[in-house]
Amino acid sequence: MTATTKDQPALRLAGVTKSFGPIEVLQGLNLDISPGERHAVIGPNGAGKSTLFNLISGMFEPSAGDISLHGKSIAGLSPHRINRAGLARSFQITNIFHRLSVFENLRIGVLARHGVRFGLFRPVAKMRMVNEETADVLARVGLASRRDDLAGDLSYSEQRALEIGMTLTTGADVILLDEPTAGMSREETAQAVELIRSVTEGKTLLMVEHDMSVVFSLCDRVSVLVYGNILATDIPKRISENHGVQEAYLGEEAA
Ligand SMILES: Nc1ncnc2c1ncn2[C@@H]1O[C@H](COP(=O)(O)OP(=O)(O)OP(=O)(O)O)[C@@H](O)[C@H]1O
Repeated sequence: MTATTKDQPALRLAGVTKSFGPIEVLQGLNLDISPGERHAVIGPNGAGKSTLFNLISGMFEPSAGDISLHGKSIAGLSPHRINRAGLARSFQITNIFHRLSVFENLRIGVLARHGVRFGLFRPVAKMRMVNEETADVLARVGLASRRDDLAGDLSYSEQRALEIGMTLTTGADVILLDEPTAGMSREETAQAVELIRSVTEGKTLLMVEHDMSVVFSLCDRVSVLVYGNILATDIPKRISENHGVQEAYLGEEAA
């Protein structure tokens, strides 16, 4: 008998390899992330973090190995199908519609989730539900007071909050965040950490994050990616004490 999806890791990498021509950028990664876990991937520039996120979210296809979501293979599926399967990714590069309002940006995701087309006539009851769900996400990411402002007029950290909100509108339970606090002040970072903690409650989070204080305060476990290999996976405290990691990465960061 096969195990039920509840017993499966939320996300599993099994021998995931990616080559660009002769260069093997990811070299057979194995990693299980449990449902509800918050997991960080850290590593020096060029280690393969973006490539890994591109594989998981369907932008690239693995050269070998498998990626599964709740026990079902998603390797090689389109980003859209992976999203429908329950995984959403927020990008390092801002991915919002600057000339739409904050509310409209969020509503696009909710509409897409419910399969409502952008036609002239929409069922009233369905639109009410869409608007209520949108308002819920708006409040959860702390942007209720900015509801009708253009997304392009938001501050940088508010735009990042909006992007996180857009991942929530899809209803995904596995969220990928790419450097969510990059470019933020210390105060903005602290707010972003609290926001991420609250909106990912009960969900599975995989994030690329360079700021170790963010990793320490938010993540259950950390994987260190160096030259396309996972050097170590452990709780943040043990990662920071790991001599191999310090030499390969943390030492370099501190230098
Ligand atoms: N489309 C591509 N074609 C060829 N090589 C690529 C491609 N994408 C990435 N690479 C190479 O793969 C390696 C890993 O790159 P990747 O961007 O995944 O690293 P990273 O850990 O995200 O780095 P950074 O922190 O600088 O964003 C690099 O050597 C990069 O040059």
